Amino acid sequence: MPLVTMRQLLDEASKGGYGVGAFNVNNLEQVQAIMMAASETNSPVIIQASSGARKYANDRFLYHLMLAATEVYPDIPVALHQDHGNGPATCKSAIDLGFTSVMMDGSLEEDGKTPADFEYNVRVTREVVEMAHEVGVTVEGELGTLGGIEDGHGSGEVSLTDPDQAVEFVERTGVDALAVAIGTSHGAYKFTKEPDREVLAMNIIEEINQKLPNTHLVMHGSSSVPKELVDIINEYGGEIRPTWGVPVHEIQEGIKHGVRKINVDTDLRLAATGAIRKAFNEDPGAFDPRFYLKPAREAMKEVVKARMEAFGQAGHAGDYEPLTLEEMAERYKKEGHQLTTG
Ligand SMILES: O=C(CO)COP(=O)(O)O
Ligand SMILES: O=C[C@H](O)COP(=O)(O)O
Ligand SMILES: [Zn+2]
Ligand SMILES: [Zn+2]
Repeated sequence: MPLVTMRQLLDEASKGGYGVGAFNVNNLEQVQAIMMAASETNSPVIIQASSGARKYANDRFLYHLMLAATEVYPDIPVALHQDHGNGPATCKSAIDLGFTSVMMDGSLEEDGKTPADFEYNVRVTREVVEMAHEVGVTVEGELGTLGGIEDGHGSGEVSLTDPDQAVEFVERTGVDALAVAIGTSHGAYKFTKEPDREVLAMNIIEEINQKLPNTHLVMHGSSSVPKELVDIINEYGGEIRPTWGVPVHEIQEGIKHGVRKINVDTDLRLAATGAIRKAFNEDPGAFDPRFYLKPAREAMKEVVKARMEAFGQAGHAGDYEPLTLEEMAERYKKEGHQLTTG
């Protein structure tokens, strides 16, 4: 099966009432781990590459790894997504390369750090929607900035997504999916204790979903940072401070309210690091990379499988035939940017 568009994958998730994990990759073992997990659970899946990943691996390597994934696992629908595109040029280069979905993150300026104003965000996101939908590619936008209420992450300014502004943003840009800021942040250090409703604003998701029932919502910074994985790292010489991530049951609550894409990167990093530390601890004389990359791949696969089961995507790989990019482009042309969600 060729790469599918994220729009179709998320429309199907919406019909089925489940969420789809979007896992970040930088190398072969991560792509393999995710595909093995998808195959073992019969799950459709989103694989995403950040600009940093594209630079690290050279994006042609990543793209061809993804094509290999579709050849080796012909029954698994896979969308290839640009994570946190920092400007229209980055999104365009991803589209030209063959990505079937892009995120234009106009919540931040092109430096990827400075919070941007609303009009800038609308302008760059709209530009990407025009160019992407023309060729059938899906677009995710972001409104509000990631970062904790607890720690004033990033610039120190906390800006959770305003539901009314989200309606205006979606109407003016035509995005397929919207990343919302509800108090999560990237990385391992999200919360200093189990998050309650004071720091994880799940109510915003419910409100946005009521106002925008046809827009797929995206949760970034959604690693759960399981204590078992942190403990393995620390047991074998690592130094990860006590920390909490986003509990899986909160994500499941989000899925009941329109969350269709759940971004997970850190949990795979933790799993791989723990497995590698453990392997070296058990045989300090080993030096064949396969000796430590194989358990790392296995540990990542287990985390991904657990998320696929929990998000509900497991079992849904065979539900539909993929639409081509041309067919999707045709739909946007006929129906306008805002497609109805089946
Ligand atoms: O949001 C993410 C990628 O865009 C990943 O979030 P985590 O750091 O919580 O895994
Ligand atoms: O956006 C955050 C993802 O975890 C990707 O991280 P990265 O930019 O270090 O590749
Ligand atoms: Zn962002
Ligand atoms: Zn993110």
